[in-house]
Amino acid sequence: MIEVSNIEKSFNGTQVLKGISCVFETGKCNLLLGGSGTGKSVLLQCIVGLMKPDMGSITFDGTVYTNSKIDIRQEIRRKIGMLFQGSALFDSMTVAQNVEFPLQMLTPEMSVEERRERVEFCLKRVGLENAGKKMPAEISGGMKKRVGIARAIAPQCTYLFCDEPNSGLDPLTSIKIDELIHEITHEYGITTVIVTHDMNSVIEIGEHIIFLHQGKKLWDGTKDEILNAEVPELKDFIFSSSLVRAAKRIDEETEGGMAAFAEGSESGGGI
Ligand SMILES: Nc1ncnc2c1ncn2[C@@H]1O[C@H](COP(=O)(O)OP(=O)(O)OP(=O)(O)O)[C@@H](O)[C@H]1O
Repeated sequence: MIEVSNIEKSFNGTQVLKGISCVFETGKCNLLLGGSGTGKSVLLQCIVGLMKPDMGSITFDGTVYTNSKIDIRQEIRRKIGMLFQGSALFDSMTVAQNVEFPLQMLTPEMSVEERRERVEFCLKRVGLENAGKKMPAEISGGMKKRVGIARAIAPQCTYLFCDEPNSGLDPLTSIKIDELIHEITHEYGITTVIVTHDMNSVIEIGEHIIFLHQGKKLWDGTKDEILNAEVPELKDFIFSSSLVRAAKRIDEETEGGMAAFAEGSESGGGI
């Protein structure tokens, strides 16, 4: 479990995180949801240590991360896997070399053979067992996300952070990536945090949702609870989605659209 307590962050006198406290639950897909500029990415960067908060504390499974000694921070950092927006693969490396990279950095004690086996395992897990020799330029956006996921889990992470994993993907590919992240979260019992403004992801994998608005946490709950949330800013956000508006219209006409929303949707096809 990751506990965030009273995090504040300002840039040039403008406060973008205004005392955020929340919990990211273990073995679940935790969604950081909100509109553009609400502070989701800044909060994510504070949590993973890429940015220093001005105030507040962050605890990973009981160990305080903020302002801890460097060796404690490094130990936690080794357990963090990160899927960056746009995948952030190294263009000059093959797919397999990209996945191997964090192993070389974080687990130098592994032998070449162990690293090769781990890379093969991770690529197979994300459905890319035959793509190891390809270059990033030769694969699709959805495949790049899969490589990014394989790279994030390669060092056996305990915490997985995904910054807008669906950005730039078509709806079907987005669903497949959401499903993969959900499966991996449950399979390995890791704590996953996903930054998103995508209501489709809420429908698919929103086990625990934290809604941010103008640098504050206004609500948290499950996808089943979100439709009944009595928070005007959250309602505005949800019903700005054309998908949810359509489900609401069907619901009013047939008494069933919103139930389908809460249950999630069936998906198919490949990437
Ligand atoms: N390094 C920085 N320096 C100055 N301002 C920043 C910096 N990083 C973020 N901000 C500002 O902080 C605010 C929140 O940005 P953030 O990227 O966290 O929003 P977001 O909720 O992730 O939005 P989006 O969904 O559009 O990515 C914005 O006003 C942004 O301009």
